[in-house]
Amino acid sequence: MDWRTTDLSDAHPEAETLPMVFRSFGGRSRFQGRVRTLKVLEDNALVRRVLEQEGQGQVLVVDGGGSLKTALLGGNLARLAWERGWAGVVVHGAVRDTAELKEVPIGLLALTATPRKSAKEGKGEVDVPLSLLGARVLPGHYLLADEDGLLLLPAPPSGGQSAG
Ligand SMILES: O=C([O-])CC(=O)C(=O)O
Repeated sequence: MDWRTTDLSDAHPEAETLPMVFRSFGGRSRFQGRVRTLKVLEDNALVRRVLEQEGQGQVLVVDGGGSLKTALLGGNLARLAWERGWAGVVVHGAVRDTAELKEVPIGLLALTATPRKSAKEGKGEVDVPLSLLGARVLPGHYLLADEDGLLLLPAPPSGGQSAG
């Protein structure tokens, strides 16, 4: 994997970028994939519903409203994401089971960890445009994440797609 978000940002100054306000909880700190989105608040039934779907080459971006009150993902959902082939999950909110998350070899970014679980009512919106940290995050766009932040492009950068 020889790309860097810094180099890609220099090459694509028009790209949307998100600063690295996230902590990396997963086994991979560098990952990339086609974006799917979710907008939820302290309810993670939809997180499970989407992660149950085939995720090969995809990254789920969850706008949890920045709430740190409940965890939107834990060890079970992280393992489910890995089993379904997801490249990563970005949570603008909290996660839990951090000791388990680091054993899961995908990208798992979140603001922080908290022990409390989320509601399971299924409220929220799937595959809607998100506005996160000043960036537009659109379903179908392509996300690349590394230690410096996240970068979004309408399509995979040339040479970047095969790099896992
Ligand atoms: O099920 C949940 O609410 C989140 C969780 O703890 C897990 O994924 O293991």
